[in-house]
Parts: sequence; C-alpha cells; structure tokens
Amino acid sequence: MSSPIVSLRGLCRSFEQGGMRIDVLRGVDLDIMPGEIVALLGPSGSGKSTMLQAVGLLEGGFEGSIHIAGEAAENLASDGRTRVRREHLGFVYQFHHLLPDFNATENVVMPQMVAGTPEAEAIARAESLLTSLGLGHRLTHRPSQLSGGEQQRVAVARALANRPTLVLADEPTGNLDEATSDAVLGQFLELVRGEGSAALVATHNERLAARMDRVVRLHDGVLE
Ligand SMILES: Nc1ncnc2c1ncn2[C@@H]1O[C@H](COP(=O)(O)OP(=O)(O)OP(=O)(O)O)[C@@H](O)[C@H]1O
Repeated sequence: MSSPIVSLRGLCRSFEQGGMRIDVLRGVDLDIMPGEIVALLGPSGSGKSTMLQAVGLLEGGFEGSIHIAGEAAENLASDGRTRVRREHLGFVYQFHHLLPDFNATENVVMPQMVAGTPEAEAIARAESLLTSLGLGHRLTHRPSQLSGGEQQRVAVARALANRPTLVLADEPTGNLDEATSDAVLGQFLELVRGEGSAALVATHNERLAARMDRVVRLHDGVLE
C-alpha cells in the first residue's frame, strides 16, 4: 500500500484581529493519497485558504505536523520549503497571476526553465498541456488577449508544467461564470487525472466538489 502524499496532524493556526485571538484551524487531520483529488469545502472565512497556505508551505505560524511525500516539512527553513514546493507542488489560484508580458506558452515554459528543464523540452511540454486544454489556437496570445476561462486554463497548464505530485487549487474557477467554470473544472480534473497528480481543491461549490474523488468539510476549525 502506498503512503500519503500529504499528511496533516493536529494542524492549528490562530490570528490576532483587533486585539482578539481567533482560532481558525483547531486540529486538522488529513491524508491525501497519490493521485487522489480531494475537494475542500467550507463557508467563507472557515479557513480553506489558510489550510492551503499551510500545505503549500507558503506561511509560517502553524502548529502540528505537515508531511509532504513523507518528509516532515513544518520546520524546514526557507530553502527547504522552496525545494519541496519545486519538487512536489503546483498552484492554481482564483485569479490567474499570469505574467502579462509573456504569451501563454511562455507562461507555462517559465516555471520549467526555473526548474532546469531544457528550453526545447519545456516548450514541447507547454504546447502539449495547452493543446490538451483546448488552447492550441491561443499559444502565442498574451493574457490580456485571452478570455477569463482561457486565462484560467493557462494557469492550470502552468501549475502542472513541472509534473507536481500534488496540485493545490484555491477556488480555481471562482471568478468564472457557471458554464465556463464547469468546463474549466472538467478539463482541470481530466488533466490532473491523466497526469496522475493528487489535488486539494478549495471551493464553496457543492456541485463542483461532487465531481472530485472525495469531499472534506472544514467546520469550526476541524474537518468533519
Ligand atoms: N493574515 C491574516 N491575519 C488575520 N486574520 C487572517 C489572516 N488570514 C486569514 N485570516 C482570517 O482567518 C479566517 C479564515 O480565512 P481564510 O481566508 O482561510 O478563509 P476561507 O475559508 O478561505 O474563506 P473564503 O472562502 O472567503 O476565501 C478569516 O476569518 C480571516 O479573516
């Protein structure tokens, strides 16, 4: 039996707000198996983004343990976190954060070049990912020349470019209309499944969550 790609135990996070302490995460336990796509549901303010930031090793201030691909990650120094992110993680956000002066292909090539992939290989991978997302006719368009759904699909291709074992997605279709959101999420799930990556996808949307392998719900700082 394989080991989890993510294992969280007793994850806690509090914030100070106006002199008051709020306990957002109060002991979250979660295992995600390789290739498993997990929907993270919860109302606004329940701590979904905070949880993704913990798993993405993007913020400190957490208590509890975070194992990524078997490695204890919670106490790693900044260079160790960067290495784990680069080796294992891909990110998709609600707003695409594409580089405005680079075209679709270049946006997907960039993280591969940073990871040391030879340019020709990186371009071939970018074009293949973009084409499988239905963007074969948009390879040289810049973000401003693309629709919202197209921009989000480029962001999906970028997240998968370095073959992450885990994709972290925070409301990946949250700024799209319903029909576009359904289409982009369908393509996202198909691509993630095809690549064999696992994913943790934060969403408010029960209908979209039902299309994933498993749903977990954040309520009162713990997973129900
Ligand atoms: N840096 C911070 N400083 C203070 N409070 C914070 C900080 N980050 C998050 N919070 C608080 O933590 C709580 C959880 O926020 P979080 O963004 O994780 O929720 P969410 O479930 O992702 O919400 P949404 O669905 O609206 O994006 C909120 O009450 C928020 O105000």
